[in-house]
Amino acid sequence: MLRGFRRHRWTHPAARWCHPAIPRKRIYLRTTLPPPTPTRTNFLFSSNNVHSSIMVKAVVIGAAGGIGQPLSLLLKMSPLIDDLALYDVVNSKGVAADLSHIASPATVTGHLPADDGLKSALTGANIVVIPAGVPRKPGMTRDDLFKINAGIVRDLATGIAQNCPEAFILVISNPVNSTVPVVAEVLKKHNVFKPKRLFGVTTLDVVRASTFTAEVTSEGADPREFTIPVIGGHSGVTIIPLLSQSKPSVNLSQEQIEHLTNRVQFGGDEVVKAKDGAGSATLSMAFAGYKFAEAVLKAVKGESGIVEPSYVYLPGVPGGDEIAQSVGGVDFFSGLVELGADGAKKIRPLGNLSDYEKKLLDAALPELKGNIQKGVSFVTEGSKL
Ligand SMILES: NC(=O)c1ccc[n+]([C@@H]2O[C@H](COP(=O)([O-])OP(=O)(O)OC[C@H]3O[C@@H](n4cnc5c(N)ncnc54)[C@H](O)[C@@H]3O)[C@@H](O)[C@H]2O)c1
Ligand SMILES: O=C(O)C[C@H](O)C(=O)O
Repeated sequence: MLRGFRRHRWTHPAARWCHPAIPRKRIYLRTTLPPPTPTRTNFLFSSNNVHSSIMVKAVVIGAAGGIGQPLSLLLKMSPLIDDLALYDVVNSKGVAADLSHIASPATVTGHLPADDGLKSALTGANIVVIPAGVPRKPGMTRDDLFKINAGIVRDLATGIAQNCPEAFILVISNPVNSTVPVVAEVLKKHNVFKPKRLFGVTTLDVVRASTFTAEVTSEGADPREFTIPVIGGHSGVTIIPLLSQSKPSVNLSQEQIEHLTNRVQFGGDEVVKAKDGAGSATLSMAFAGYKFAEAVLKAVKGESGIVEPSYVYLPGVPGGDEIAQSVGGVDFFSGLVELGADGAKKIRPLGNLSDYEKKLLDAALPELKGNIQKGVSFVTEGSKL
């Protein structure tokens, strides 16, 4: 039975981060039904309804692409999102029309470059997820994508700086090790850089680590039961799974550890090869991208204790200086990030690494430093490509 109506209100202090320009026309029905009980804490679409009065506008840029479409579907189904704006240089209106028929509360709008579509999509955004740009083909490294994707990401970051500088920004476009520094430098240029709100999405590595570990440990194990930190960056040897810190702990031979590490580091290549020229991981990435966006939004809405690995700007996140010191002074690094109402609340120390993991870290740092420098100079010295 319906007992009343409520509109979302601007009463809770945590609602300040929401942009008042979002149209708020819809009326929400309050029913006597209790919220569904999630079966696991990391189950997608679960919400403990803490601070659920906060309105959220989410934007997907590159929404018509291989990742963009399934990611937009997951966001449309999420109880954490009220407005979903889809931007792409092609077909975003079609994807929006299609998704808008789904019986879930979020409104969906499609935006193209014509008619200032980037501005209309971004205005009032609280969270912007960016899977725009070209994917790899067999034989390519992620770094080979820099030539095209750095310029795309730079222009999109400019749009964000101008239209929604307070938004949480989740960068999926590769090479993540360099595109995140590109975004940071653009935001710095516009004096709107908020390091706690900028994330390189490395969740697919985390998802792979638990999936592959479950496969080798015991038959029928549920991958969701494994939490394995993956640190460093998001390409080949810069991806460092910390199997020694697996929860629950796993008893692996050195041969198994090396096999698993290699599979997590080069899991992307597995998919690129299997797709044989038709792109890279899209569906697993949409899952991972949603998982991370959901974690950010749950933390913003008041849920505590949420920790996810993510690639962040160390000097701007509490705990980052300590990590930077222990990893030779890099500015960007993926570590275990505690999420809060303002984004990255803290980055946790790396903890005890095994001798093998220390070697992985040593091998990762030169490449990571080069990738970061490439992204920074692309903006500070101008594109010389
Ligand atoms: N971070 C990760 O773990 C991860 C995982 C998988 C893929 N990726 C990366 O994500 C990116 C997208 O992959 P995909 O498979 O979805 O590619 P895709 O080609 O299927 O989709 C990309 C979309 O971006 C759009 N686009 C291009 N330029 C744009 C612009 N200026 N503004 C808005 N949209 C624009 C395209 O029109 C296309 O719809 C690639 O760079 C890929 O390497 C990252
Ligand atoms: O491998 C790629 O190019 C895409 C992505 O980064 C992945 O890890 O699957």
